Amino acid sequence: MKTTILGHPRIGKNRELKKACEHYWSGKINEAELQNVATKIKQENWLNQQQLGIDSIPSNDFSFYDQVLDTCLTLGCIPSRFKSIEKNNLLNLYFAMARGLQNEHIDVTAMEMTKWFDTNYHYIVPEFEKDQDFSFFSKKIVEEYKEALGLSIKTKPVLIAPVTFLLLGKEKETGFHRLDLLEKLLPIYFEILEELSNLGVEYIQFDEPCLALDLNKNEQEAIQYTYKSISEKFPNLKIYLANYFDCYGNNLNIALQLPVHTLHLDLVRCSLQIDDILQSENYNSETHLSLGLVDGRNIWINNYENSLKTIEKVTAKIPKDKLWISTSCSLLHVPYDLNLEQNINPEIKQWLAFAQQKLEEVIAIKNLVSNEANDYAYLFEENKLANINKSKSKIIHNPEVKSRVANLKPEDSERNSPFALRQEKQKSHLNLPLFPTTTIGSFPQTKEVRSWRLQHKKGLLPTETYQKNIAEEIEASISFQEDIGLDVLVHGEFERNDMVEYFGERLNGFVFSNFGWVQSYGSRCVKPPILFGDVSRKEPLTVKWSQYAQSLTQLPVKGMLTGPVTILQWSFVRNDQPRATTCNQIALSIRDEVADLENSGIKVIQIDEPAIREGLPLRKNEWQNYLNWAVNAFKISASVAKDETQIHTHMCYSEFNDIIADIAKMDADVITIETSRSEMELLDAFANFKYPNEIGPGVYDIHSPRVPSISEIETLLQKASQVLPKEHIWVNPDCGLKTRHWPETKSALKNLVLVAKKLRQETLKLA
Ligand SMILES: CN1c2c(nc(N)[nH]c2=O)NC[C@@H]1CNc1ccc(C(=O)N[C@@H](CCC(=O)N[C@@H](CCC(=O)N[C@@H](CCC(=O)O)C(=O)O)C(=O)O)C(=O)O)cc1
Ligand SMILES: N[C@@H](CCS)C(=O)O
Ligand SMILES: [Zn+2]
Repeated sequence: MKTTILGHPRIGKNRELKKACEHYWSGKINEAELQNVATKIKQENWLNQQQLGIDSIPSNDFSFYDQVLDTCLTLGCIPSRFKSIEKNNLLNLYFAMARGLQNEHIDVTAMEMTKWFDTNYHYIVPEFEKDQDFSFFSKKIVEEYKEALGLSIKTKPVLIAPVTFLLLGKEKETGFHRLDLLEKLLPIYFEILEELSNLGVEYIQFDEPCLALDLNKNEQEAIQYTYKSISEKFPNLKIYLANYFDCYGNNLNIALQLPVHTLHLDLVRCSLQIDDILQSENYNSETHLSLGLVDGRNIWINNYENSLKTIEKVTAKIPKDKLWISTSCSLLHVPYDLNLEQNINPEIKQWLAFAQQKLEEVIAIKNLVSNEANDYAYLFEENKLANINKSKSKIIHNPEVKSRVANLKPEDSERNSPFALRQEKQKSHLNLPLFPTTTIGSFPQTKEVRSWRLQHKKGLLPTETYQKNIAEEIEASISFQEDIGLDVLVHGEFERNDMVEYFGERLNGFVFSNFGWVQSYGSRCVKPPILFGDVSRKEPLTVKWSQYAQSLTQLPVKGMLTGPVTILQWSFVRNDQPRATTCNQIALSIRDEVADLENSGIKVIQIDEPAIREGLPLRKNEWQNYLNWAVNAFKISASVAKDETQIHTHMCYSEFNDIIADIAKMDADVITIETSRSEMELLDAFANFKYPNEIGPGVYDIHSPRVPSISEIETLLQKASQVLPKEHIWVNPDCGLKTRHWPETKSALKNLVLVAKKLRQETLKLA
């Protein structure tokens, strides 16, 4: 029995890569210095795994920004707008593709970014043209293999597999399907494999998570064709095929017959598939199985008793030497090391495992199975005790919360009046112009703002000074918004570390790490709250700062809340009750906050739900059940509002086509969405559905430092006006502006307001 993992966190134990990348982008360090940081992280990861005794250690799981973008560079899949940068510097080309580039010589937009399956990780979307060419362009995979070899570690290179790579991308012109490109793409994979084989690579991990989706016949055939072609050309290369995040589902029989060395199973998300496999006549007894028993998506300790039972069941049919013990997916989605945490309640800490502990769990499971002398029995007992403690712990359960959820009634999820009536009342209550302008909530979280919070947290900045500083930021932001002529203002979220963490910190049922960072996109990280128990609100969460901001202006200031589904989705959630129940508990806390905001004079309240789409199960037959409880949880939070109070929601990085009916059921008065990177393509869903309520399609990409021109914004708004009723359109950026700096934010928002004013005038002239 061998051990492996599918990938390691790569941002650095202390987020060294994040800091180095940001310093490189701002010109504070050079490429060699950035490369040094990367080398150190990779080496630490490899050596740590080697020391722990992991048998097959992955390489090419490191990335400066994103593994799909890496694959684009590996395969020479570079959109033509970046070609002029290509020759100068590979790293700068790479970052330009990720972030866009604007200087006196060049102005190119970034590639699109979207959610990686059902995670809070974002990948860069490959762009394909009809006559797309590929080449073995970046040699990163080879270089990393050699780098590890230099440490005497023979790694298992990880590569996103051809079909998943194509399916993750997007056609940039009509007249072809991206899978048509497979014939052109495969020869490049052959070149890569040739070079790796020549270096003595034994195993290669092909990441093929599209196998967790409902694939059609064409897609399945593409998979069959791919592995047949590869195995014919490279009969001696051992392919470790990694599917994760769900079962193989309707792809199982195909997967079982693929000519691969190992099939990896995510036994956390799909524990039952092992039974199907053991009973299947399609299982080829030569195929090795990788048992993904250790959860790569959540931070609870493994249950060794259950894991050993599974292994026992498998070894009754399959010899041990054909088995791997592994993590369910890459450890990219969990923080580095629980040992860094000094402030977590020890009762809770004994239930937790971060990446380092998960590596130890993989080894422990192998030892428990393989060591006949039973030297590791103490690990088993320790683990059993911790799991028993957890199931019985008093700090988890609150009968009052449970009974409030149990007593929810259908009317608790409905506003008083239908939208048309509310819209009338809100019109006179708010008196907004045509094409009203707003922003999504956050303004730049400058170094100063973050350092005040840090100093305050460390006790080095008194609370009064911290609050005075925040109040001044709010004053400046309100006066800036008034000056440029925005219509619905925001306070700016300066007091918040993160839109989920901030709420979790103020609710019962959550606990926090200090160093539990997980990569969200590029250099941006989040520290997901750990939701371990019943959730309730101790006191108002946001009223003070919203009320303060409103006191500074006659214009409406939006109350700004994170919705229940998003808090659930972006936390590490307890696994001892259905997610729907946990979500309703959060929804009731947010509902109380809506009522308090309204009572304090706030007329517009935004309940952000950017994660609603990402929470969709990967398999379609489970969608409706999820959508029913998720939409209902949002409605529980929102529907306490009076008709006059305008409820906004916001979503970003989502495809809406297939869930538009359920988004409409949320019945928010206004929805703001991210649409600019896709050039308003995402708006089609709303237009085709004839979405009944108001919509703010994002008119500029907030993840790129470039300032959108007036004409760019105008073009996008013209596009929106062609498909939506003008009276329903709001003008806003794609998402919050916390990652931006003030100069570009100011220029961009000024342009945005100018365009809205221009469109208003033109519409009036026409009328
Ligand atoms: C909207 N998005 C979000 C997602 N998930 C969330 N949980 N939150 C989101 O906002 N998913 C989808 C998108 C992803 N987008 C983003 C956008 C921006 C960030 C981001 O800016 N992350 C920050 C960390 C934010 C934070 O928690 N800051 C804290 C701590 C600050 C810190 O790092 N302190 C340093 C010391 C700093 C110093 O100056 O010395 C330290 O502790 O070492 C705070 O502000 O208090 C990031 O920097 O990556 C994430 C996702
Ligand atoms: N209100 C949040 C939403 C982000 S999705 C923000 O503006 O940052
Ligand atoms: Zn957003």
